[in-house]
Amino acid sequence: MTETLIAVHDVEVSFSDQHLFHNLSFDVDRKDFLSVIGQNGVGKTTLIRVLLDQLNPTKGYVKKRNGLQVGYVPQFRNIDQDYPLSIRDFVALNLQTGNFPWLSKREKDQLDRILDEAGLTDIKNTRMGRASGGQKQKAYLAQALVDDPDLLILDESTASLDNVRKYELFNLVQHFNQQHDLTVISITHDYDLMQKYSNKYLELRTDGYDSGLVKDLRQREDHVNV
Ligand SMILES: Nc1ncnc2c1ncn2[C@@H]1O[C@H](COP(=O)(O)OP(=O)(O)OP(=O)(O)O)[C@@H](O)[C@H]1O
Repeated sequence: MTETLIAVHDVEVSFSDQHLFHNLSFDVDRKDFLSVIGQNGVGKTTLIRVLLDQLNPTKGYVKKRNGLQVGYVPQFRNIDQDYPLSIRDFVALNLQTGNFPWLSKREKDQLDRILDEAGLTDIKNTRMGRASGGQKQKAYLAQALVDDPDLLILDESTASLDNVRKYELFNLVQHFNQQHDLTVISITHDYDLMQKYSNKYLELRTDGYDSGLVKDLRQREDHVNV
């Protein structure tokens, strides 16, 4: 049976005279890989803020499954090359929620497992500041996933990665989506990424939105190309 993690109902956000979304409604179900696309300034970041409860919609509402845990991978931001933490310690930042400043055996196992799955074991002692762009984004991904969230939000996470690193990162996200039932929302400008990895899309436009299955979108594209 489909388990809905997030249900967005008739949402609109207004900033003085600007109205975003026009009765936006969509569901995010467990194991979905949803791509949110749209031009600059159309409201992608605002939508994420609404989903993360940082902003109340002016109209409509968002219903989330109780206790939903969310991981977040930001846009690539370069880290100062003197940044002192190793990749391992950087990924572990999301684990230090207990009463002690050190990791429990269970947390260490969790950390080793995620480093391994993200292909970071061999470079876990490399300082983040010295890692390549692709390695840094993998470390952000591993950090977001180390405490096993239900939902991952990728916020233009491949911007500034070359094609090889971009697909490497998304193949990894796809691995967690398919093997660990991770639900994914990917904010992107990249039509190829959307077509290759997601099952659903939401296209935000200044005059409203369009949403549906990527499969259907492909059929429509084929139709247009004939
Ligand atoms: N706190 C705010 N107050 C007033 N206007 C805002 C606020 N936040 C966003 N906006 C406006 O809402 C619109 C949508 O902004 P948002 O950052 O969500 O777009 P975006 O699709 O994420 O753009 P980009 O792709 O450039 O990041 C913009 O016109 C922006 O100026």
